[in-house]
Amino acid sequence: SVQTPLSTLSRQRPDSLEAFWMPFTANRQFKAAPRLLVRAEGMYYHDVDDRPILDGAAGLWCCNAGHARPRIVQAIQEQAAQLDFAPPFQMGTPLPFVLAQRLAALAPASLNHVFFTNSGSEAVDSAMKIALGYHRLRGEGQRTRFIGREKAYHGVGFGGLSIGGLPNNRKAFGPLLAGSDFLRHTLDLSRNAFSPGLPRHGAELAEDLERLIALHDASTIAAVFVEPIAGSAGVILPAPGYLQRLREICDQHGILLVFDEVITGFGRVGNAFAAQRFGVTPDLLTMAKGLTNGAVPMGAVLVSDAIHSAYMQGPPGAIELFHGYTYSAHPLACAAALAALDTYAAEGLFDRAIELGEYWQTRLHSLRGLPNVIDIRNFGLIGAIELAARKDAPGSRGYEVFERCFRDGQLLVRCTGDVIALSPPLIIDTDQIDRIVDVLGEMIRATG
Ligand SMILES: Cc1ncc(COP(=O)(O)O)c(CNc2cccc(C(=O)O)c2)c1O
Repeated sequence: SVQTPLSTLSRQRPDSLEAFWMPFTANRQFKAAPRLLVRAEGMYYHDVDDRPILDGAAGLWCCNAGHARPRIVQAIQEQAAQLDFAPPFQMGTPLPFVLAQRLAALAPASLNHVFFTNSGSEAVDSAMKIALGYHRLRGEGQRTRFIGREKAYHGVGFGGLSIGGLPNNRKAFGPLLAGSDFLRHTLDLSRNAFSPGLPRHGAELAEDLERLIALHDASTIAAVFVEPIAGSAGVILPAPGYLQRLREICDQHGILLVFDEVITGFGRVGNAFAAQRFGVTPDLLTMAKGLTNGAVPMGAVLVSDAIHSAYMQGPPGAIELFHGYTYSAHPLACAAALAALDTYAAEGLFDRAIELGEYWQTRLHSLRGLPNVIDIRNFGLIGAIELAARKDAPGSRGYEVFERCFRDGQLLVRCTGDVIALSPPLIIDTDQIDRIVDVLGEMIRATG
């Protein structure tokens, strides 16, 4: 039978929604009233009815340069036609070497080596394994414990779940990795509600790490994983000095510090990485999303010279790390990533979160006083409006505002529980910031 062309299939409602099991979605509710996006350009999606939808979420925190950016589109087209796939084990292609150099040049000084993966979850699991192997190589193989944080999100691999702090993501999946322990999260509405930018209070929460070291002994601890800003849990920010203190304590005890920058990387808070914005350098840094502007799946781990050189020992013919994925350093992903970095550089997008940060902050905080708004948080071009939960239906108010924004406001935002999270593409202008705030205000009022 003559197949319907892709250009048709990709623009119309599918015949059946049954077979696709959608990720992190209320499948039955969605399939009863589907929201289908069929094309995107710049700051806008277009849904299946060709309605323009302002993208207040950069897709899913990942399209930092906006959509259908010419350099990236062209790079993917050319690469697909030239070299679709090549084996990355014991064989090479030029692009990942070029890309790794570019990333090392963008990264904090000591992070000069890049391990490629296909997602943030794989980057986290890879970083965990690299950390364990590092200690083993140095004769401290008993350091097998990871320290995560309450409300943390490190993806959905068994490794990342084991150091994540979101109960819904964990409770159905058994014991996970043994031994993980957790810092308290740093969200504190009683002391920090409506703080513009970083919260004033909470740096002392870094001392939790000393308590965990006193309990477990440093000799059992491999690494501490934190998101400089916890996005998925509803945008939780560090008080000034908190990250610096974690760095100090890790240094005192030979514990690796890992920044999970899947969300904060590539200009989201200004600079290439939050590590630079906050002036704290981790030993490992995980990334994904903005790495390719969301155009092709890719993740990566930035690795310090010290960790990398600990592996580069032993017989010269030996495989130093028995870990990797079929699509590690995939040609299409590398092409997209190089074009994304070119786009970020050509348009100065790593400065935008700082240039627009004040305006963003002022406009967001103008929503204070609306019904059920109990906190507003912001840093760089990240924002969060926390709504009071309905006593009998936590999360329902947030979902309703999200749904109204899309259906009535033609605005895409993220809702995580009763928090409306915002992370627009860095190409946003002040009129579009106004539009986001105006639509949000209208829909929050309408939701009650
Ligand atoms: C800090 C962090 N670490 C790891 C991951 C996992 O990445 P992958 O999804 O590529 O495996 C993430 C992903 N972050 C993420 C993914 C999906 C939804 C949301 C949300 O906030 O609604 C956030 C993340 O934010």
